[in-house]
Amino acid sequence: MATTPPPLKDELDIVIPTIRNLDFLEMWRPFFQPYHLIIVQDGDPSKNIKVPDGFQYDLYNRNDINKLLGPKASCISFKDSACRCFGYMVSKKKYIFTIDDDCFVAKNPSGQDINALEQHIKNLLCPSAPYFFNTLYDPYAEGADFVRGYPFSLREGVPTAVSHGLWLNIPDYDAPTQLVKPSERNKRYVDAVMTIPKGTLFPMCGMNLAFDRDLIGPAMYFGLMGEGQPIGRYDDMWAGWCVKVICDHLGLGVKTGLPYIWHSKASNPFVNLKKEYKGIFWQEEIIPFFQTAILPKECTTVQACYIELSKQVKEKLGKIDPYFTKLGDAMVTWIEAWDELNPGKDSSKAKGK
Ligand SMILES: O=c1ccn([C@@H]2O[C@H](COP(=O)(O)OP(=O)(O)O[C@H]3O[C@@H](CO)[C@H](O)[C@H]3O)[C@@H](O)[C@H]2O)c(=O)[nH]1
Ligand SMILES: [Mn+2]
Repeated sequence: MATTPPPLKDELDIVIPTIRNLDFLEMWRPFFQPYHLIIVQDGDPSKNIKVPDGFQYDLYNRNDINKLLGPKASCISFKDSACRCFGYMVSKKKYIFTIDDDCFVAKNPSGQDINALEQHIKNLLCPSAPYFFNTLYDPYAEGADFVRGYPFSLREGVPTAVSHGLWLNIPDYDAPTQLVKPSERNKRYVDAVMTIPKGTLFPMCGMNLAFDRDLIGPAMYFGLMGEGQPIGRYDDMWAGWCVKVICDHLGLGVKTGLPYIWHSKASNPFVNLKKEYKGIFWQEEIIPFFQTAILPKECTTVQACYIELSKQVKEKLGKIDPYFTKLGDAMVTWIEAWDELNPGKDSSKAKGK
């Protein structure tokens, strides 16, 4: 009897940033094996990363990144999980799922293994509803719908660009919170997927994240972090703020909630504090910048939006610290590199409302 192929089998890449052997894939094998992996090896390129047999993958280390991008490789972080965005750029697929190598299969309240990839695909393949909040959460989910009073003119929704998953066990807390609550574990399984309303930013975590590369890929730059940079662990946050402003402008949706993964390793809060320190006070100025950022209507593609945003970053955040001028330039380099590796693919002609 013919079995149905896994959804988006040939249209999705799984991107994993790593400094370790990838034994964690054994637990994901039933869900991940049919898909192509892009492994971005960070740190020492001479280290040999072991990938369990049976997976089809491409592995890129720092030498490969330098060879492929030449001087433009300067925009890809080194010694930080931010390097994962190279995998988004080099992929040829429509969809991306990215996961950390200390994230495992979680169980739902009925004790079943959660196929996180399947849920992300469901989230991405059905519309978002950013213009009016549906109090019964995802109206497109099985057994749910739009509630009374929800305007019918808005029920078609908009294309979904991002699916942001969550984590059981070790939550993605910042260092101060980790220090104050070292043994706090997330035991709460909330069975919900929500569209993040238009005009609202959110802290995007890169541990368990999927997105439509054609709709929003060029905005998924994880910034300049790690070695030689004054800040770390704001890679996914930076990308999330840029992505949400651009999704709002282009009429695209961002969802958060299911699926959950099991995050197993708490990174060192003291090391994290050092990495996050400047970000903790800079973000009090960065967030108002993104909350008030306006993109001209002429910006109809992600690339055009992103270049415009990079100009505003340099102009308005450059006065906080020269880092933001460097970051603004790196945002341009990223788009140049993206367009070089993905010629003739202007993202997001798709228009929402
Ligand atoms: O220099 C490095 C360090 C790590 N990696 C790989 O990146 C991920 C995450 O690493 P880890 O799980 O050790 O760190 P966390 O603090 O839990 O990471 C989460 O916090 C945020 C950091 O910005 C982000 O949301 C998560 O990544 C693993 O796959 C490591 O192998 C690396 O590539 N380079
Ligand atoms: Mn981790």
